[in-house]
Amino acid sequence: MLGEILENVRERSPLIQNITNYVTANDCANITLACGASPTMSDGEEEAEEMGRLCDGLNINMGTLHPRSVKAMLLAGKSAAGFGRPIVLDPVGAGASTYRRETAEELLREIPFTAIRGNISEIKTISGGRSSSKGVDADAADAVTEENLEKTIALARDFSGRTGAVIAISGAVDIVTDTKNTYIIRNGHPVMAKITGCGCMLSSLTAAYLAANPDRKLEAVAAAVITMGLCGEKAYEKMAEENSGNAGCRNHLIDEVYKLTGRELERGAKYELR
Ligand SMILES: Nc1ncnc2c1ncn2[C@@H]1O[C@H](COP(=O)(O)OP(=O)(O)O)[C@@H](O)[C@H]1O
Ligand SMILES: Cc1ncsc1CCOP(=O)(O)O
Ligand SMILES: [Mg+2]
Repeated sequence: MLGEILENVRERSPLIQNITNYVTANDCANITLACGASPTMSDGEEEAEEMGRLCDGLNINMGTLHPRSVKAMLLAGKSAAGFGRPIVLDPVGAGASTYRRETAEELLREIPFTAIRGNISEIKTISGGRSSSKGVDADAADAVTEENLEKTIALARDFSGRTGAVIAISGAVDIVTDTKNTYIIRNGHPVMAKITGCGCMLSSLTAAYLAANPDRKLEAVAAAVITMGLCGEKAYEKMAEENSGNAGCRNHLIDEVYKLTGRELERGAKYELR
């Protein structure tokens, strides 16, 4: 039951270490607290190994990459893997520069990720070596449509087979898959593409849900994606009621995660499981 996944996060309150970007770090910390987990946000290489051991789950986000943070990612990732912690990769803007693409390749070689969550352009780039994007956003030409849905699922499944990770492709339609089963999720609202950090926050949630549900990896990632989409829908309703803009919506989004119950998650989930 997907609701149980969220309830386990609240009950177990896992510690989630985020090596992330300076744009959305605060939102990632707040959404981690909102779902019931505990965040740390530190990117110093001096403490990366210890943090990898201390945490219950690790989230590696490439949003504002530099050589020092990459060192910390590698140290923390290897340490967390050694202690069996789930590790999430958010390959932000992987197709935007050679440095990002090569770093993603290095991280994938060195760290056994439990889940990889990105927008369609990012996942296409790191799964096929192709390089395109609109910076940190998905390229509109890559959008997942009803016409290319099957092909996109096949790409994600193949990538899951090669990495051993659950693959989550986010967007208007979200795909969450391992090599056997696939969730096609239709929660969410277009306004979410106007709030920087929706993807980053989703990756932090994903690490928290995995850490509290280590034996239910696919369901944990799907529940995190549904949480984000459903809370985005609820936040949009609040934003429309008060006639606010994207900043107000961002605050409502975090509040809605804080208030969400397992039962509401199940009632509001819009997905097909194959
Ligand atoms: N057009 C859309 N319709 C519904 N939900 C969306 C849309 N665009 C993004 N989302 C949601 O926003 C969140 C972040 O996804 P996305 O924008 O793809 O990530 P990123 O910010 O990393 O590019 C996900 O929960 C996704 O479902
Ligand atoms: C705008 C920006 N630039 C570097 S990281 C970042 C945030 C990206 O966040 P998200 O991928 O969640 O929209
Ligand atoms: Mg992103």
